[in-house]
Amino acid sequence: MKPSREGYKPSYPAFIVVFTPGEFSSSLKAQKPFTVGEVMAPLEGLTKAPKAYTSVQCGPGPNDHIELNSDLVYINHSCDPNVAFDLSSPDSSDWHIRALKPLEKDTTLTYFYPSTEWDMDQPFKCECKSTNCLGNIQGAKYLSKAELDARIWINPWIKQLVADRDRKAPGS
Ligand SMILES: C[S@@+](CC[C@H](N)C(=O)[O-])C[C@H]1O[C@@H](n2cnc3c(N)ncnc32)[C@H](O)[C@@H]1O
Repeated sequence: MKPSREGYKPSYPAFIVVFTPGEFSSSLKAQKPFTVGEVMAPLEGLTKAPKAYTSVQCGPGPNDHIELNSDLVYINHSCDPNVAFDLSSPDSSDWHIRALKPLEKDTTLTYFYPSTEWDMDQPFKCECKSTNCLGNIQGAKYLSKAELDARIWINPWIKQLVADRDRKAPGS
């Protein structure tokens, strides 16, 4: 579920949704600056949910998906992201988003979807326009270890799933 434009009330004072015509064209902007490594927001109000284009994977299993139930669902993917979704702690109250770069006010927030997602419900042709854009984004399952290692932050279950895949089918 996504917060809608009608009666919109920001979930976090530090962020604002930019509603844009088109089903998947909206985005989330910072309302204040952040420093590198700063925790920008805790992930609160999460619910377990089936995999969907709005869900975030939180572990290696088929049922390890949560809905954010907040404006954070509007953070788009970039192959050169400025935000990390860190769900690495065994204690879910420590899960958070963190700045990967210095962020000015009004910066559009992005994260690298394969840093959480193994095999995505809704693949798409990436429009991030970064120099290291990977093209089709379908999840980490479809990327090489080198492509994942080139990113600043990847959650531990994705690293483990890649290691398991490459051990079973070396060189493929
Ligand atoms: C959770 S939504 C993110 C918010 C979305 N932009 C919206 O307005 O609902 C994920 C979807 O946004 C779109 N999206 C996110 N990042 C994108 C990107 N870099 N290039 C193209 N589409 C993107 C895709 O349709 C994707 O399935």
